Amino acid sequence: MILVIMGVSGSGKTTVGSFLSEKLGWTLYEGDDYHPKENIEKMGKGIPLTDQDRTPWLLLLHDIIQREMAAGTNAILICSALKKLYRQLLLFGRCALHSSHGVAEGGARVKDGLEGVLFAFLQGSFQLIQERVQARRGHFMSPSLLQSQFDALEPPSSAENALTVDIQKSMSEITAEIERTLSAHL
Ligand SMILES: Nc1ncnc2c1ncn2[C@@H]1O[C@H](COP(=O)(O)OP(=O)(O)OP(=O)(O)O)[C@@H](O)[C@H]1O
Ligand SMILES: O=C(O)[C@H](O)[C@@H](O)[C@H](O)[C@H](O)CO
Repeated sequence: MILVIMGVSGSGKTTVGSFLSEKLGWTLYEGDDYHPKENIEKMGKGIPLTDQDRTPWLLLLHDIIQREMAAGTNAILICSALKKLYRQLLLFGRCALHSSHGVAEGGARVKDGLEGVLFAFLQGSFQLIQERVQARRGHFMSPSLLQSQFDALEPPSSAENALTVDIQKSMSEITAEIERTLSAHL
């Protein structure tokens, strides 16, 4: 099973992902670690990434998902995955760039999602997340980029095998909700 924790910058992906990885003993992949340095520099300067900037990065993350699924292991991937196209790139790789894409190796297609890959979307208001990122220290992402993250965001539909979690809840409620959904899928 692959759990992809998604949402805008500052929605709590790293906090939730680290907690669950520790608790469940699942390997954790931090998507930010796979950005080319040009992307990190851009974001640090407050310049939003474009589809072109994100595509090679998402394809790299797709390779990780494929590898983990082929090995049959459980893993957590932290990735903003803001647009539907990005989630399709994660699931189906380059095939997602063509209109009719097939099924990724080792997984059955469930409408727009893939059996074995659950998206957990951390949903919160601009105001709440802005407060959290402004209080956060030592992070490369410029808080000024938050509006562009919301502009790009396309919340996942249920056909994408996605769970939406309200980030006003406490960390223990959020992680318990994700765990319950995971157990139903395992
Ligand atoms: N449920 C929560 N309740 C209170 N504070 C939270 C909650 N979730 C996250 N935070 C705090 O909000 C801030 C942003 O969280 P975090 O860094 O995990 O977000 P992120 O989505 O990984 O961000 P980025 O994508 O920019 O790396 C952190 O300071 C974190 O401690
Ligand atoms: O798609 C994007 O714009 C990026 O992934 C950003 O979301 C950051 O990497 C991440 O949130 C770190 O702050």
